[in-house]
Amino acid sequence: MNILSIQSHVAYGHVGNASATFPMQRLGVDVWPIHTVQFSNHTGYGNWKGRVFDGGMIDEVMEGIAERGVLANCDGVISGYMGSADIGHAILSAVERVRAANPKALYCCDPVIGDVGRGVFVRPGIPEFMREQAVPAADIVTPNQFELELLTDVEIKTLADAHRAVEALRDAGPKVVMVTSLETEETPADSIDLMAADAKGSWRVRTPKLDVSVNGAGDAIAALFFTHYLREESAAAALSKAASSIYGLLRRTKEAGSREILTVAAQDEFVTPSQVFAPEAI
Ligand SMILES: Nc1ncnc2c1ncn2[C@@H]1O[C@H](COP(=O)(O)OP(=O)(O)O)[C@@H](O)[C@H]1O
Ligand SMILES: Cc1ncc(COP(=O)(O)O)c(C=O)c1O
Ligand SMILES: [Mg+2]
Repeated sequence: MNILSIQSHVAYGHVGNASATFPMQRLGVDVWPIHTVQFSNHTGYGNWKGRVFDGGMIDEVMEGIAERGVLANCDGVISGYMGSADIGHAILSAVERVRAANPKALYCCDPVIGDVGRGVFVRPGIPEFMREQAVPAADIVTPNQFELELLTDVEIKTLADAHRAVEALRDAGPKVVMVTSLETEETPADSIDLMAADAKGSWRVRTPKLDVSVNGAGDAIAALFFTHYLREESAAAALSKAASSIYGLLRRTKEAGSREILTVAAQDEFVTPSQVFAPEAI
């Protein structure tokens, strides 16, 4: 299986492609990474060096891949942190090129905008671009709760609110939605919920909440969910596998007291999670 992954890249640590590429490779996927930025480290540190690339660079790399005559072998495209709206347009034209070569290819958009603790952390114009262009073009979207609320204008307090927001997003285009870090009134204080929905129904996975705050977990879980969904076409199974792997990864990260997720040291969790959390129909 071949997946084109268009995301940010950091030299030190694990967010964007530096979080998503290796887990997919560990699951046997041949990943074609294109970087939207090259930073020293993730922006959660408050300062970083490096630069944001431009749409033209993405177009050029896509042109070169097309010249290899391999786009028909691309099974899916995943995008994450975009850097600028110009890069966003180049990503959507890459998706169009892949779909033209392989009509069965799916596009998974992780609409990276922000989170509850930090608010919006992307450049102006990106939230609008996600809402108006990227999400409608996607087959699968993987927002956290903050992003789901922003994309749908639905405030999520209860599980019923979450259902409404997910259905609103599915009405906008994507047939499959995974929501991460979902905390509703029904979520116990020591737990964290995830939800996934497709045409067959909706499921929840609940794991313990760990005393860690990390970046890059969202990028890894989107990549794992997409890989498992492409293989099994089951949102329930993909949710359970991806959430179990990320729980194991973060448990090991907490035990090590690391600020960066243990993408390499805890790699077995991507293949055989030490604890499996079953999906529950909701
Ligand atoms: N403190 C935590 N305890 C347990 N699981 C966590 C924790 N933080 C993140 N996760 C897991 O990682 C997933 C993705 O993280 P999240 O923070 O939602 O992504 P993003 O970085 O995109 O906002 C969550 O749905 C959850 O399964
Ligand atoms: C460069 C970059 N890419 C991606 C992300 C997204 O990380 P997360 O998976 O925590 O949403 C961040 C967050 O800080 C980032 O700085
Ligand atoms: Mg995210």
